[in-house]
Amino acid sequence: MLPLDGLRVLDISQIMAGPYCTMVLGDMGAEVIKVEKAKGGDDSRQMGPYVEGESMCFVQINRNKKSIALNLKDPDGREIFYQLAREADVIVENYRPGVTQSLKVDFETIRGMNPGIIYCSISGFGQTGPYREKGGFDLVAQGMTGLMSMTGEAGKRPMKTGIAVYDIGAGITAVYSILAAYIHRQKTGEGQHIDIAVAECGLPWFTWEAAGYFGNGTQPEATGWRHRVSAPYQSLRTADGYLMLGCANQRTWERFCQDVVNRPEWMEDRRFVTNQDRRQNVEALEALIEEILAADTTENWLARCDAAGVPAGPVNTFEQALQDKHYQARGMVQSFQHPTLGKVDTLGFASKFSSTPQEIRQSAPLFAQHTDEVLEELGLDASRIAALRAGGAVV
Ligand SMILES: CC(C)(COP(=O)(O)OP(=O)(O)OC[C@H]1O[C@@H](n2cnc3c(N)ncnc32)[C@H](O)[C@@H]1OP(=O)(O)O)[C@@H](O)C(=O)NCCC(=O)NCCSC(=O)C(=O)O
Repeated sequence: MLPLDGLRVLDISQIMAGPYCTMVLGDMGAEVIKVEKAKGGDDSRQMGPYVEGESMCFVQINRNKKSIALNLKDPDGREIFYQLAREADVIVENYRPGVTQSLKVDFETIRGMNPGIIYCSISGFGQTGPYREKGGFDLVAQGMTGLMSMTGEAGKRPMKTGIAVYDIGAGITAVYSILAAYIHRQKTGEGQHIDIAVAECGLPWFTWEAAGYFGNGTQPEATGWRHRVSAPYQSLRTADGYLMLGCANQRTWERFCQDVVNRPEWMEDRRFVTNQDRRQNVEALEALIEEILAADTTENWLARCDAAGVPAGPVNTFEQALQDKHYQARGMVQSFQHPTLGKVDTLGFASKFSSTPQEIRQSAPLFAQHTDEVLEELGLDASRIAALRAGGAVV
């Protein structure tokens, strides 16, 4: 039993933002049928690295889905889509605005045949507004929303983040929006269209930055390894690497002074009494702390921070993170059996349910792996499926 058992999702999304959303819905129990383009499938199937001809990018964000391939420009292919759409609770797409209309699978068309449909469109800039026609990729959004002006070091070349935060953010925004719309539909029977823009979904996350900007007009600059609001809340050099130190409130700062570095006098030092004092004098503070941290290894400083109840951590590589005993114990690396690749390792679930734990029930599919199965469930017999295939409506 999973929380979204019985929720039927029709997924005509591609690459990352939409597929991430439908994967999370699938992890929570939804039945996800991914409708791939008859020609080449999801664009991410063309993104390496490849192992035995399979795109690892595709494999990592399409577990818990079935794949069918339909040519939606073909009336027969579209008719199959309509049959699936009549039975679906949710449709997710992330084409440019206008594409679903030209394919005749847009919200208004589907609502005409299924009034309860929850139809989620993710696009670069949204369904309205002056930029609606523009295609959108994560990096465009990182530049446009100001994020790149805050990442990296002040005065240096603007930096992007290490992962596609806006694509994934759009996917997660889609997940919670779809679930809210589903609850609304359970109460009223009413479906709706959800419009999410990759270039917009991250703007509401700039909370501390809005605090400064709307509060007193402060323009949020890049702060590099330091924090905009708190200090010492940053990376610090040790004898053999770096320590992430999280003294983001007064108690943790005091514990750090007394129990980690044995400098209780810093608590009375006029430069460092309050968080604001410390933030204003962060360069001096950093120099003093790093002088002390240079005497020992990250591991030993971490042990002292842990013993004192001061939040701290290492600066890991991705491999070190995945091999960390804590993430291992929390199931953050999972695996599934792929039809041609065998055992595939993949990332775990970000939430743990006590009664209905998430699970991988289905491997990331091969291209069009489930076309026959899904069409048979719609009541089509083998000769009809063969005819559709011969006519190019399905693969
Ligand atoms: C990602 C895109 C820029 C890619 O743009 P394009 O390559 O120009 O594709 P479009 O979406 O505009 O159009 C898709 C075309 O495929 C056709 N199409 C789609 N599905 C089908 C099927 N099943 N059958 C037949 N034809 C199909 C559709 O009619 C369009 O063709 P024609 O009608 O003939 O034109 C855009 O899709 C987009 O802005 N998406 C929303 C934002 C988003 O998700 N971005 C994240 C991407 S990942 C990312 O940023 C990252 O990884 O980093």
